[in-house]
Amino acid sequence: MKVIEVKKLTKYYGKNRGVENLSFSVEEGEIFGFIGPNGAGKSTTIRLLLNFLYPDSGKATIFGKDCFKDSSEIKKTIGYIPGEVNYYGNVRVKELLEYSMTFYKGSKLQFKKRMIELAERFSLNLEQKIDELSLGNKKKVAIIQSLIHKPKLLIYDEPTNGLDPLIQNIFFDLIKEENKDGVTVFFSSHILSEVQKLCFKVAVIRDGQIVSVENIDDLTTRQYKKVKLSGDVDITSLSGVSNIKRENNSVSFIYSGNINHLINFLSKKDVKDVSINDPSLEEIFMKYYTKGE
Ligand SMILES: Nc1ncnc2c1ncn2[C@@H]1O[C@H](COP(=O)(O)OP(=O)(O)OP(=O)(O)O)[C@@H](O)[C@H]1O
Repeated sequence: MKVIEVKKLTKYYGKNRGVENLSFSVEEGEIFGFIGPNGAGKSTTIRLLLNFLYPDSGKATIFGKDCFKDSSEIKKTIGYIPGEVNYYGNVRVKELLEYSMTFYKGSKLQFKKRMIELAERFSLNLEQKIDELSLGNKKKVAIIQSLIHKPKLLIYDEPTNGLDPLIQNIFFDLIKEENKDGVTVFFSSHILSEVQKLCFKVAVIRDGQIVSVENIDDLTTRQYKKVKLSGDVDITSLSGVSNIKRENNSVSFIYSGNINHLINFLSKKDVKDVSINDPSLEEIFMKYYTKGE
């Protein structure tokens, strides 16, 4: 079942392109990574999904419901963390979270229990005033707020910004637990290593359009290899090569293709040393971030 479905969505801000003819879908139970360079259209996509913006044309549905007509109904079943977290500051964390509970149907006792559990897990003091919180601690409030009502879909816009590595790990464990319980996750990020750690699938958006959708496992273990060679080896006639880097008497590159072809090619060359490893997502996707490629 498709949890999110976007078809030919276009949004211009005056003359500025937000997204253009954007299409993709997210299946139930996926942790779907959404990456792309600055200004690619990630936040615009999320704001459209949440009906904070109205599109010029195209369609978007969540759980089969229209994002622009049925948004209030949709919002009851999702959890959201915005890229920038801004709260009214003159209230305690507990008061803010208890207020946000009133938007959802369900047992308030259960919601409060979950609030206390999550606050303990993130070492967040519920009695503290919002104004007194650091950026990271405000982000923790947003994480708890997004999960308190047990939503079926999480939409996260760069959620780890401001979190220290320990808290990031706690957060990732939590997302994985939620996902095991059937929750679908739409995860926008700039940090490719975290997308690689967490997501099953990744879509790359560039200039307002999706340029690639891939399964992470296929990408990093099957389709691409990072090769480093020592010796005087001319690789110009080898196809499927990108990201070539030369250093002294060695060359490294990303190889995409049949591994037997690579081994066959190398067997005919004067190779002094070779290493073949799985590349990082960053190494694979760097081409989408580099202008002009
Ligand atoms: N309020 C606005 N007014 C005019 N143009 C805007 C506005 N918001 C976004 N844009 C433009 O829309 C395009 C997409 O922006 P968006 O914020 O969606 O990108 P993004 O992928 O989230 O970027 P980043 O990674 O920097 O957060 C950019 O060219 C941006 O300049």
